[in-house]
Amino acid sequence: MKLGIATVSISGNLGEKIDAIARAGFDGIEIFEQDFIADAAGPAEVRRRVEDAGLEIMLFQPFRDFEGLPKDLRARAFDRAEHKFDLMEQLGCDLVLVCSSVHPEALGGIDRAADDFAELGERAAKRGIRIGYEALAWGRHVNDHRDAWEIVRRADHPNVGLILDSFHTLARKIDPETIRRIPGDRIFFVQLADAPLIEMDLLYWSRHFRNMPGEGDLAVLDFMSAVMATGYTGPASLEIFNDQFRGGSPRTIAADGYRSLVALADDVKTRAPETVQPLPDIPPRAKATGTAFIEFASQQDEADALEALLRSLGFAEIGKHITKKLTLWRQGDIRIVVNRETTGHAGATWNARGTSVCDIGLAVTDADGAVERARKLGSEPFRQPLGPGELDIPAIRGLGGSVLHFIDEDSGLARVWDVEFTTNAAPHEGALLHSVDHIAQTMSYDEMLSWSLFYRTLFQMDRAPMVDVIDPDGLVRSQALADPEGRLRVTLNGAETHRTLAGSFLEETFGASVQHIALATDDIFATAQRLSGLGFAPLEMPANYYDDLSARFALSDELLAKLKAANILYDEDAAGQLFQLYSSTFAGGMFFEIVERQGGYQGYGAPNAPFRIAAQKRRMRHKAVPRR
Ligand SMILES: O=C(O)c1ccc(O)c(O)c1
Ligand SMILES: [Mg+2]
Repeated sequence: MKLGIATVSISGNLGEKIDAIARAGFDGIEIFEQDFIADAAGPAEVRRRVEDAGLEIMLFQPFRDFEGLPKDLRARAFDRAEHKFDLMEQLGCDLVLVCSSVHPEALGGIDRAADDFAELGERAAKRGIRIGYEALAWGRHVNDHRDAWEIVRRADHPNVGLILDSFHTLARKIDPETIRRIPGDRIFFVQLADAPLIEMDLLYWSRHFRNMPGEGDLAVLDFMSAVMATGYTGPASLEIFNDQFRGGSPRTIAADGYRSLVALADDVKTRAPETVQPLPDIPPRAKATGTAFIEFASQQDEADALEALLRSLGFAEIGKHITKKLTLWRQGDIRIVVNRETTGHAGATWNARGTSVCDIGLAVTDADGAVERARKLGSEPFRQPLGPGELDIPAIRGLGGSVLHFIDEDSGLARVWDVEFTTNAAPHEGALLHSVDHIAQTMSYDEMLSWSLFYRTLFQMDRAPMVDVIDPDGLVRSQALADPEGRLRVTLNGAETHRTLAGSFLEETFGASVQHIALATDDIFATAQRLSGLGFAPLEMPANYYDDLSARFALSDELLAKLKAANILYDEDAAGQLFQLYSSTFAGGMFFEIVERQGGYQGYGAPNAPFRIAAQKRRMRHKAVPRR
């Protein structure tokens, strides 16, 4: 299946759009008329540019307010069409999208519209052009693909076909299964867009809030599965009107679009393997079984301070790398690597961002499959020259300069610790922390969709509803992603201003992404006791917080006193309880969290976040970060 995207979906001028679209891997574009008119290059020049980029012009759009017009207006509409046919010839494009009329003088009537299209088809045929008719959700008389199809059917001309757009069908809650009764060869083109479910005017929703399939809440997979069941063999093309994307980076948006389309095509294939059209052959979504390691890039005093903090959290340095300046810290199943190399990826990360997480290792069931899938979705494989004795662990570049390694049992890569590290000491119980509960990434609000698409197209992960976190200096939006068994959990925090704790972290670290790491214990009170013996200084929570807890929850006085004494935060949901304990911030606003989940609690303590953030900000203002 050929993959396309409308130029309207990407920011920049036409040249920048074409460049970004080609780089992302698409086969072709829909030229949005405005993008062409605004450009200085004439049609022949644009055609050459598109061809030089290795793309084709799949569609010219939109041609508006054509059908159902009374006499004079009707004649003028045909003249306008001929004018566009001339242009299309020069562009080398043979398919035009006619969207259903919103003209105040347009008359209804299926047969009237069908007659108009039969005549337009006749004129188009003389020029080797095909006409595709699309029902806009807000069309004056035609706003349902079933009516558009009836018009196309009655026009009964080989050069007149239907164009389907997932937004118009799904936004009006029209059952996409109705598409299955349309013959595939009468569908000339398919446009895809998702959107978040928000109650608003259809036109406004469509022009400002569309997003990539998988980023929103519409049943785009049901829609596309129905399309493919018709035997449709044309392209799948994104048409995304989105305010944020218009202002975003052309390359990022194009890459997100490509990722989303490939993942959608793969999902269609998984659901209906008998589909006629060849769909991409890619490994299934990776199954993550946990976090294998977290690697920090750091140097000198900052690295010493980080290691002191790790020690105060109960970690032991259990090994050193055989050739590189890496120390391995361990507690339970948690492995943290401190990388003091001045070259390579860690060195570059340190130079750009200071102490920060430069690499995350994920345990997966099939490491090579995970890399292959990521590559097919447009990610770059990551490689560094291997030193003597080092294993080639499959890795990819994530977003924003991050690196993800994949480790699996089958390929023996889980042995990397024995092979590449000398052992100094046996792991010990430390503070009873046993695994990584979740990784919290901070980003600007505009980047949240990219990250959630990245994770959800690569791994089996579901989204929790977006929550608003109130920072004293602004709002941070938080979106949690987790695999069905809760073995890989990531929270994405989108900052809108640099004055929030999340925003100032981005500013201080020049866009690092991991801001905090949550470590799990099965007995937070025992952990707190051990931590206090290790000199760990927990974030202090105010008495107001505990007063309020006693009002919100039916807690015994004894439990409340224990929580307060240890600065432990508490939350409940229908399934269970959550206990949290925080470190103070270090290195530009990073921190550790300790959590105990009881009885299947699924959240992340969002109700506590405003109080935790306020406490962290108080501490940052009044105390220097303790370094030992
Ligand atoms: O918003 C519009 O006008 C518009 C134009 C062309 C399309 O294909 C579409 O889906 C919407
Ligand atoms: Mg459309």
